[in-house]
Amino acid sequence: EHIAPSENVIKNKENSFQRLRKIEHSRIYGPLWKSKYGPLVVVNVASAEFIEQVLRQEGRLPVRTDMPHWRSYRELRNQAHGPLTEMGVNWQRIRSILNPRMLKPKHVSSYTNTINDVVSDFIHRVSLLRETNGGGVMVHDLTAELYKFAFEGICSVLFETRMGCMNQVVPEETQKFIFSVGEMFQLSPIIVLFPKSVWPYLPFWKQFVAAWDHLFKVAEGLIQQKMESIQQKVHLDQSVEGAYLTHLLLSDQMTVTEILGSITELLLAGVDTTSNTVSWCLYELAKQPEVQEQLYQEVMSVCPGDELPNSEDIARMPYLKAIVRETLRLYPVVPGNARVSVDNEIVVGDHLFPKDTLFHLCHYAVSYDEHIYPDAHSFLPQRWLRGAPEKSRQHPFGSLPFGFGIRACLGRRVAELEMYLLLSRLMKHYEVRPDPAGTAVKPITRTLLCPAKPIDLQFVDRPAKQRRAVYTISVVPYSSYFVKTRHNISHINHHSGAAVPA
Ligand code: HEM
Repeated sequence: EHIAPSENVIKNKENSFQRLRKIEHSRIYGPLWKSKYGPLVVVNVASAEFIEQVLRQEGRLPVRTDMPHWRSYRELRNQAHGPLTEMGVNWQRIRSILNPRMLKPKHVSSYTNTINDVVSDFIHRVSLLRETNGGGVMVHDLTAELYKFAFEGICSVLFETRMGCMNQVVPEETQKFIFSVGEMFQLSPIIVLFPKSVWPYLPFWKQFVAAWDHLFKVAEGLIQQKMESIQQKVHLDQSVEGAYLTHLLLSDQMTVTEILGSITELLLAGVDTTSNTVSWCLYELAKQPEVQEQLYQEVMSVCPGDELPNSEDIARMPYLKAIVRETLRLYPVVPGNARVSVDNEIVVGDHLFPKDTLFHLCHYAVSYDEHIYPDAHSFLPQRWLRGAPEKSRQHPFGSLPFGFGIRACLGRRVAELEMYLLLSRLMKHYEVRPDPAGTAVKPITRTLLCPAKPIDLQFVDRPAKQRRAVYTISVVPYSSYFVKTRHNISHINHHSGAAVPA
């Protein structure tokens, strides 16, 4: 046994399908306990201090887990690993190639127009769905619709190609891709329960392989299409310009097989995450009309009329960012994350863990720690506003929705841009209300944190005349910030909430 015996560290057989029980477990066992999951021995870490300790001791080449099932597929099919599954110096090399155009603000903001086009299609889609299937007001299973938005959004950034996901009839390949991602995520935790030697004999291993085959096939088709269009342009002596994939293909830093490995993983990582987060955000906004009204006021003050927001406008929407941040605290789409101590022993509290210990960082449990987030079960975006008293008390490792350090999320900036552009536009067009006949929707873990049942919401048109410049914000507690509109600068008084045009 790896673990140093201690009173705090209790052996516990645990079913990881019930990861949401981590809160319960941390209450019973304290912030550090050991559990067994199939062949894996896991050290669970459920306090902000201990999570910080683990993450600060990781080496130059952090490893999340060795992901044996995901890696085995690639070995079976001779495919390359992408940033999610690669390890060691090759992981570092891949990240150094992929990072700049995913994380540098100037590159990310260049995707604004592309994403705004996708947002426009989503707005139309909402109105169509309401008319055709929602009695003029309801959108059923919002997450499924947002999934198509997120898939279209990430494809438009990576491939500069529109997939037609928001057309009335979704292309068959796309629909199958969506299905395959779901299947792969659902089968993953079952497969790792078994030792690797028996995988080839498991019926769901075959399904798992078939799901991955399809994911790679779709990505390959898209890459092939782009290569052909580049070749055609070169042939015609036309200049070749483009964003993400074009840049990768032209830069010669990766082979086409490596590009395929990475693009497949980017598609996979970038769809369920963003769509689930936006679903939860709209679900909460529908429950909280005052928060929604404040957000509407902020959006309209920065970006009045029918103007489309751009990344500079978004920079002037602190309340929008606080709302998304609070959504990610209450519903961390990656509820638990892993780390393996490959380089060194790791000290946590008064325990020394040897090399190769597998840590499970219980982010979901810590996000609900009342000491860090008072009234932790309530949706309170103001706790993220600059100047809020709660903010100064917050532990920086209390909520880490995008992870931490050099292995943190590669798509964070793109995901944020997508979410901000979508939410701000939706607010301009619609008031979102709960389904009057609906009941509470709870989160469930299917590798990612998903709604346990469909989220149905009403989308009520904002009268066109209402979409005018607004210079008042009713109450934005604790925030004394400046809202620079395109035409004006308003100082928002944080006591009265009134905005005073400068
Ligand atoms: C709301 C949206 C998203 C959330 C909450 C999220 C969250 C995360 C988290 C928690 C990790 C693990 C970080 C760690 O181990 O420290 C991660 C990794 C990753 N994410 Fe995201 N993600 C989101 C969207 C995206 C998007 C849109 C993309 C693709 C463009 C993406 C690509 C990746 C990749 C490739 C990794 C693996 C990075 C590595 O291991 O080097 N994510 N994400």
